[in-house]
Amino acid sequence: MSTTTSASKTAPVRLPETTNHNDHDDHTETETTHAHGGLLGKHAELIFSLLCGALLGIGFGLSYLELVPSTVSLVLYIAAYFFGGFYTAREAVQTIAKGKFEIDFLMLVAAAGAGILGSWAEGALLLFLFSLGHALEHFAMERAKKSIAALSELAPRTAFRKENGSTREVPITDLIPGDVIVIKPNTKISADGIVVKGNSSVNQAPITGESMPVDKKAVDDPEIAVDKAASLDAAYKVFAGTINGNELLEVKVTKAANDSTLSRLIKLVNETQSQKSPTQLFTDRFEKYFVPAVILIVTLLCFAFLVIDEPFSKSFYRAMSVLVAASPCALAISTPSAVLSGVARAARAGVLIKGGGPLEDLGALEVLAFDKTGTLTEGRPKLTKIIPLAGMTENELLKIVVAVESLSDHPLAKAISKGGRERLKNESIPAAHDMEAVLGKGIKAALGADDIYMGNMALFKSLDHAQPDDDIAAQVTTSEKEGNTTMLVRRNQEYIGIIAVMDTPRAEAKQALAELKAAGIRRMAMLTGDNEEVAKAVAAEVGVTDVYAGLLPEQKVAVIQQLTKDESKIAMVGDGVNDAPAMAKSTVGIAMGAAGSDVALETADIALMGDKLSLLPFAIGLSRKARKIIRQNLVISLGVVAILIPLTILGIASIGPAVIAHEGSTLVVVFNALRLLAYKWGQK
Ligand SMILES: Nc1ncnc2c1ncn2[C@@H]1O[C@H](COP(=O)(O)OP(=O)(O)OP(=O)(O)O)[C@@H](O)[C@H]1O
Ligand SMILES: [Zn+2]
Repeated sequence: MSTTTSASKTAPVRLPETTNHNDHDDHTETETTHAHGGLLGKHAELIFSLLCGALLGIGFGLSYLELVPSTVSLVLYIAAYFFGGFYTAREAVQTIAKGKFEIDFLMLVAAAGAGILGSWAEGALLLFLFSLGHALEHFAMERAKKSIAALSELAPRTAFRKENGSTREVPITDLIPGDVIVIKPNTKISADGIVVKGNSSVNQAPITGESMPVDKKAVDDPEIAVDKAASLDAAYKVFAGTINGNELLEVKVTKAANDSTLSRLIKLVNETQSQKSPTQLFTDRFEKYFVPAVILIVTLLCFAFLVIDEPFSKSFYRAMSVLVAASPCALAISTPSAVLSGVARAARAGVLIKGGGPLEDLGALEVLAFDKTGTLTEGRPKLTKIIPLAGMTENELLKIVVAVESLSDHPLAKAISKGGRERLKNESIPAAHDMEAVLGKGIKAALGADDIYMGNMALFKSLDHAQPDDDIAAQVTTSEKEGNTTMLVRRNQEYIGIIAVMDTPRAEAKQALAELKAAGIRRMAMLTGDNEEVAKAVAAEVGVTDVYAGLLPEQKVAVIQQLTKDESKIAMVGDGVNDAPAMAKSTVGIAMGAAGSDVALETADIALMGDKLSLLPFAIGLSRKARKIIRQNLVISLGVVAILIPLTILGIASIGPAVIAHEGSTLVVVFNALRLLAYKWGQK
């Protein structure tokens, strides 16, 4: 059906149920479609509500001035009922189908009751106020959702694929890893991939929040295998949804459309909306007891005319007023609206928060733990020392080292083999094999008939024979004191060299940690597998308070458990590669999610997409603001209910004021939550 298709392109619009229509109600069906997606667009709900108000006003005016017979007013009121009750009835049908009775249903009962008792004008007023409140509420929530939905509109729908020398436009869903696509200047990139031709600067803001364009260049070998992407430098990779600069690029697709970083991001953000925060769990539990209690009271009040001297209609009205007053609508929406706005605001800055849980927790904690390599430091260490021993030459040593480290994906290994190759120029490097990583200690491999070991002192202490002599140990200690991550190389039983590398702290680390301290973060711990001397040097430079060095991955987990016990809530910030277990054990796991790092996106509760530590103070500030708004919302929604219930029971407030207070508090709560969308770092 064409109207439905056109509606589905404007994503945020709620579509009518098209699955269960029968032939005989074709008329209503067309009408629904028009009302929502077609003629009146997404404002249909508001327009219907205003129509209801207008009809009610005219009807009331005419009958008040006694200009027309009362049947005319009656017809106008009934029409007002239709427009005011249309969406309420539809929502009531949907919730009842799910086995739940909500306020929509109660409103209809009240309005129907009013009609039966002949108070049409009052019933129409009820429906008008109720539908107006809800239309505004939906409108406000839509604004928050739109910030998120905008993400999914980032990806282009087609791509220009190279096929036997020419290019053809294909839907992105047809792309498979290995395809080469052409990205025209100043257009959106349609898939995750490796640049194989051209260089350009790319605006990655849609994914990372970083507005400065990033330079991208082609890899040396255009035949590069797709699965090499994970180990490539970011300068060679592009992401779906980012925007190409002024040059033409050719990109080898590495991920299918529904698997791209962008689409996973969208999936995660959408999941967010179904994950409940601690406050939400509390309000849910509260409602579980509150709603049945209200129903009981209301039923009793319906029969109040039996006890006190009043007509049934009065008792019934009083009961309906209590129903409206006691419906916890504002309470139900108070937290979800804040979570939605907070998550949307964060996403726009390049911080992915997976749900209300982490959003609320982050603002409550005063202790942060950081991984060192790749989090506080660049994670791209440079070769600083090559000390051959046992009569080796520097080149002989380097060849062995590069041969062995080429087999490993560890950031240290990559740095060493890169630096080594640069020094060796074009000399050929032998092939090592049978590599074994010794977690947190080093690496072992075979080269020809020799066994090569490379790693820290702990590695060699764990081997029971041929410990390094005092002279070698002293050289290692000196190098470490200078801040070098230092490794020994052993061939069979003989120590043949010392290799050292140094990593530089991230440029923004010092500033970010200072801001965190100013924001009241008491303890900042550094957890690292590196040796203590190096750890202390980095800690002093960036402003970390507690240093835990020489840790194996499982010891990192133990430290986190200890800190969690001492502090009750703690966040662990890591690069998501080998810190995943520690991140999982902390209250909030935060990943430096260099766009595209799978582990970061999936294991962490929060990912800093731009890889920027400077987003951390922002995220904490936003989270605190969200907590504050949630608290305010709870007070407003519970407060209004608490005041209104006695007033309606005693008959002081009738149904009109009850509806106004009810809908008013719901709107106040939602608009209060929307303030989060405009949050700026530094705001209280
Ligand atoms: N491939 C390797 N080659 C040589 N030494 C290694 C290798 N892998 C690990 N090591 C040694 O083990 C130590 C600990 O490694 P681990 O991976 O646990 O932590 P890291 O990457 O140095 O630091 P962080 O824990 O901060 O991420 C390293 O500092 C290094 O001395
Ligand atoms: Zn409501």
